[in-house]
Amino acid sequence: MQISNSYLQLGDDFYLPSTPRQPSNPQLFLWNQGLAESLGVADFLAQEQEDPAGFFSGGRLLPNSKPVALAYAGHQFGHFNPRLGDGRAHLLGELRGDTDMVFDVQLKGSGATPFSRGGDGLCGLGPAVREFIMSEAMAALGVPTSRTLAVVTTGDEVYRGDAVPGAVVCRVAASHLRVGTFEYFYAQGNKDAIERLCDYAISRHFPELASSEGPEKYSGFLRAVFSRQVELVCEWLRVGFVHGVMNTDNTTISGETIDYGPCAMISTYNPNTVFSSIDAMGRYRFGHQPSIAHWNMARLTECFLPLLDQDSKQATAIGESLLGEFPQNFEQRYHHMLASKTGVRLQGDSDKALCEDFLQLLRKQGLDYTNSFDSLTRSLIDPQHEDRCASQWPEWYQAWSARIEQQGRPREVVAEGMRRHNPVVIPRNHHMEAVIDECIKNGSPDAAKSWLKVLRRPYQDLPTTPNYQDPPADGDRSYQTFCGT
Ligand SMILES: Nc1ncnc2c1ncn2[C@@H]1O[C@H](COP(=O)(O)OP(=O)(O)OP(=O)(O)O)[C@@H](O)[C@H]1O
Ligand SMILES: [Mg+2]
Repeated sequence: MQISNSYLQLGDDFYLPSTPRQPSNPQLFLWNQGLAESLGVADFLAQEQEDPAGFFSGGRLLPNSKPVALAYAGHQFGHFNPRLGDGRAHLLGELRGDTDMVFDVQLKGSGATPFSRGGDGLCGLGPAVREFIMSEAMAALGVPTSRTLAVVTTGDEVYRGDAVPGAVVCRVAASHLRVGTFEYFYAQGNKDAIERLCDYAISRHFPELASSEGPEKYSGFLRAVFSRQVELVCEWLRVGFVHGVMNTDNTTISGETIDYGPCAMISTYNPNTVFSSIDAMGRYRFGHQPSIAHWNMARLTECFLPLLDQDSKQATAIGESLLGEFPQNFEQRYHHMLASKTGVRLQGDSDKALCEDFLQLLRKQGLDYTNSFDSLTRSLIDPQHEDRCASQWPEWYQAWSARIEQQGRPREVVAEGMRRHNPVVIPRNHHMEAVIDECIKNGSPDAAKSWLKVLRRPYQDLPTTPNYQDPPADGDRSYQTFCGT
């Protein structure tokens, strides 16, 4: 295990040195052994006979770590803030994983930094447990995401209305480059920094662009970032994830999900679903996420206008044309995803319509998204589910069965294919709240660990899976999530 600090070479405009806060009594709460092994952290700890709690709470520094808080700006709910930055996070450095990819290792909740703007720099145990469970569930679902290596309780209290136990999350991500990182320099008119940042992003995420130059490099870069966002949002829609705070400072260049603050899962299918208490206008509602990703990509494109062409009119035309590809690319990828969930091969518009009709039925009947697709998948190989689906959706199910038959693949094969896109279990909101409450009340991670066993196999029926499949009694109508906790 060798920590590197490549980000620091970008120059001191990009970050501010900041030392994590000393916790009074760091205790390991949750630990991701698989991730620790893949990063060489497990071997390091075994060799040194060290406990992870000190290193992953900020109490002690890993060898060669030079902690910094990263500078970034961001559009929050549409309004630009030129200076946000890591107000409660410390980048410890980078580690090379067993697949040779390089990952950032960052602490969150590790104390105030020069970017804290009056905030306390801390994190409560509840949100830390949420970040661990959600990110690990998303990774197991196959959704691009930052990971969580550890949650360490600090032994200190954090004030969030009441006193709550404090914790530090250790996050591992392909990088922490955000759209807001580019916006930070664009707002300062620092074209040179944007060029350097772009080269750095290419070296970490898009090495295939390394040999391109000039405007071609920049349009290639934008296309590559757009494509990752298209993929990411399609994956969110596939599993029913609502990010909740898709500000440009929470939008990564790598295309990974980051910041599990006010996120939630839909139960009843409704594109207008919004859970975040501060999202009064529903800007970040479930079905609006593709448009917001597009809007965020427009903010990124703006930062590149001076680099796309010297003539500003020409540059705007190039930017608009690149952005114009986004909705079409999204539609195409989305229909493909929906068809995979529905088991249909897309051979024409009538296949698209068949898949969309199913969503309309779920909406009209107020049905659970995950369980309905699960039942549809099972109906191909289980007569009980077949009867249930046939009576729930008489006309549609007949049309669908006929189409599946017509497309000529054996039912078992179609069911297997659908299963890869339809989880049997997701991190449902009511279970999340119950598990977090239990962890805090008992001062024990056991409830989280039992749930994680199931969430790490979201496409399989384990003996304890049924404990977590029930939709919320009220369809989550009164469920609310909160930011900045
Ligand atoms: N308790 C806090 N103290 C200081 N700064 C904070 C605190 N909570 C949030 N911030 C800062 O406010 C901004 C927006 O917060 P947001 O909730 O999006 O991020 P976050 O959850 O802290 O971190 P990340 O995006 O890295 O997951 C960020 O600059 C963040 O560092
Ligand atoms: Mg954030």
